[in-house]
Amino acid sequence: MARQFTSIKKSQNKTDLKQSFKALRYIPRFFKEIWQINPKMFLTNALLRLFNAFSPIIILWIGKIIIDEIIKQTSLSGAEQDFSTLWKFVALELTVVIISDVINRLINLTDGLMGDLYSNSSSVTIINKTKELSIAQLEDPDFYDKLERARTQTSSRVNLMSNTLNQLQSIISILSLIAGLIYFEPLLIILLVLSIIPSFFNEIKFSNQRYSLARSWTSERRELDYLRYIGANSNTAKEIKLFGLTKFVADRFRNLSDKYYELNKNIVVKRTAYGTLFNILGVLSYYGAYVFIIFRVLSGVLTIGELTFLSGSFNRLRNNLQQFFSLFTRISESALYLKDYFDFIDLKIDKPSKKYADIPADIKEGFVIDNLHFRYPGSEDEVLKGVNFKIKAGEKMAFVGQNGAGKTTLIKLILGFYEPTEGAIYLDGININQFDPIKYQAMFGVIFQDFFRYEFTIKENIAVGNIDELDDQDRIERAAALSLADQVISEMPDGYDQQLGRRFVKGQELSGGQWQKVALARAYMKDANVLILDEPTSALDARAEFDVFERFINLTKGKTSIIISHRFSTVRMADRIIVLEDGKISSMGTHEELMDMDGLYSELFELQAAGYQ
Ligand SMILES: Nc1ncnc2c1ncn2[C@@H]1O[C@H](COP(=O)(O)OP(=O)(O)OP(=O)(O)O)[C@@H](O)[C@H]1O
Repeated sequence: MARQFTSIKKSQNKTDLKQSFKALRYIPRFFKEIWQINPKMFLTNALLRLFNAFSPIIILWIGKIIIDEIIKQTSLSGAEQDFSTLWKFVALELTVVIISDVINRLINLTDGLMGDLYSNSSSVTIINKTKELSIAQLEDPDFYDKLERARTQTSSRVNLMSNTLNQLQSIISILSLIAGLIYFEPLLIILLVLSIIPSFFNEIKFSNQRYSLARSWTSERRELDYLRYIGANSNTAKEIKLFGLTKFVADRFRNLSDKYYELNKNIVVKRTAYGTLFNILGVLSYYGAYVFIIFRVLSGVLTIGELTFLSGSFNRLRNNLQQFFSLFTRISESALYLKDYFDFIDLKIDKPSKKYADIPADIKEGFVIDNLHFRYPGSEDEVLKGVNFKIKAGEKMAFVGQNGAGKTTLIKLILGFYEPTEGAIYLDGININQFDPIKYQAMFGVIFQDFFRYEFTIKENIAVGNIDELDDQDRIERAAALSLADQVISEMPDGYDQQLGRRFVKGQELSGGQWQKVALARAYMKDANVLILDEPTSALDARAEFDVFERFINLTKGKTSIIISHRFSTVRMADRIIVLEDGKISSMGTHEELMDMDGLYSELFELQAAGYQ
C-alpha cells in the first residue's frame, strides 16, 4: 500500500504543474459544448456574472464615500449640515446590494439549469459513443475503464462549469479591486500576492495526487461498486442469504475500501496541514497590511473612508485570491477528469477506409466457415481450433457439444463480433469482413442465452428486436404468438403495457421461462435472413419448448437458421447437426447419421434418453 502511494508521488511530482496546465487545454472545447447546448442561457449567465464582478468594488467605494461624508457632516455646525448626499449614497448602496443579490440567485439558477442540460447531453454522447465500440473493445478492461471514468465523472464536469465561470467572474473582481489598491497603496498588492503563492503550488500538488490515486484505482472502484451491488440488491438477496455471504462480501468490500481510505487520507491530511500553515501566512499578511494602512491614516495621508475602503478591499482581495487559487486547483483537477471524457469520446473506432461489399438481398449459396481459429483478445487459450463446415442457404443447423466447447463463440464469429485469429467466414463467396458490420448484423435475428431483461414494458421488451416497429402492435402480437409470450401477456394485469422487473412501480417479475418466451419474441420482430437461437429455451418446460420449436421450424421454412440446444428432442429437428468438442468439429450429419456413428452425439443422446426412462 505504502509502495503504491510512493510510486504515485514519484511519477507525479515532476509533472504536477505541467499536467495541470496541460489539462486546461480541454476547457475551451468543454465550453464550446456547453455553449452549443443553449447559447442564450450561456450568454445571460455571462452578462449577469459580468455585472456582479464589479459589485464588490462598487459597494466598497460607496461605503468609503458614506464614511467620509459622515465625518465631514459631523465636523460641521448644525446650520451647515446637509445629509442629502449621505442618504442618497446609502440608498444607492442598498440598491446595488439588492440587485447584486438577485443577480446571484439568477446566476445560481442558470448554472443549475445549464448543468442539468450538459449532464443530459453528455450522457447521450457517452451512450452514442458506446454504440460505436466493438464487442471486443467493450470486453477489453482498458476500454472499459475509460468508459467507466467518462460515465462516472459527469457531476465533476458539471462542477467544472460553474467553477470556471466563477473563476472568470472572480478575475474581473480581483482586477477591479487591484485597480483600487494601486490607486491608493500599490505596495499592499505585493505583500498580498507573496503570501498566497505558496498555498497555490501546494494545492496543485495535492490535487494531482488525488487525481492519480482515483485514476489508478478505477478498476478497484469498479469492484467496490460491484460488491456494493451484490451486497445490497434484490436480485442477489436469495443467494446472499442462503449461502450466508454477507460477511464474505462485506469483508471484501471493507478490505478494499479501507485501503483506498488510507491512501486518500494520507493525501488529504497532508493537504489540510500544509493548507492551514499557508493560510496562517495569509492572515498575518492581512494584519501586516492593516497596521500599515492605520499608520498611513494616523500620519494624515489617508482618510478614514479610505481606510475602510482599503482594509475592506484588501480583505476581499485576499479572500478572492485564495478562492481563485483553490478554485484553480479544483478546476485543473476537474480538467484532468475532462481529459478522460474527451479521451473516451475521441477513441478511434476501427473503421476500415475500404468500400464495403454489398450485402446479398437473399442468401444464395450460404456460409462457408473455413479453417476457423479463434482466441479471445488477451487470452492464451485457443477456443476454436480449425473449424470447417458450410451452412447452405435455407438450411437448419444445430450446434451441440459440452459446456465450453465453443458453440456461442462460433456464433459470435459468424455475427462478425470478433475477427478470427486465423481462417475466415464467407457469405455467398464474400469474406464477411468485407461487409459493413452494422448492415451485416441487421440480417440476423438472434437471441442469446444471456439475453438482457430490460425493465421496460412487455411490448418494449419484444420490440427491442426491431425497435423501429415499436408502434406496430400487430407485428408485436404476431411475434408474441410465435414465441408463446402471448400466454404470459394474457395473465398480466396491464397486458402488453405491463411494466416488467421490480425496479419500478407496478413492475411485475417473470419466471425464467416466461422471460425466455418474451425475449424469444424479439427474434420474430423482423424478417431476418438468418435466425439464430442460442439456448433461449433452456428454462421452458418440455411441452412449451416443443411448441416453440415446432413454430420456429414452420416459420423458418426456406430460411437459414442455427439452433444451439442441449435438448436432443429439439436438436433432432435440424437438417444437419454439428458436434463441437473442445473447439473442433468431431462429427456432423443428420440425427440419424450421428446416431449410427459411435461418437459423443449418440453417447449424450443415450444419456439424456436414459434420464427420461
Ligand atoms: N469473452 C470471453 N473472453 C474470454 N474467454 C471467453 C469469453 N467468452 C467465452 N470464453 C471462453 O471460451 C470458451 C468457449 O465458450 P463458449 O461460450 O463459446 O462455449 P459454449 O460451447 O457456448 O458453452 P455453453 O454450452 O456452456 O454455453 C470457454 O472456455 C470460455 O471460458
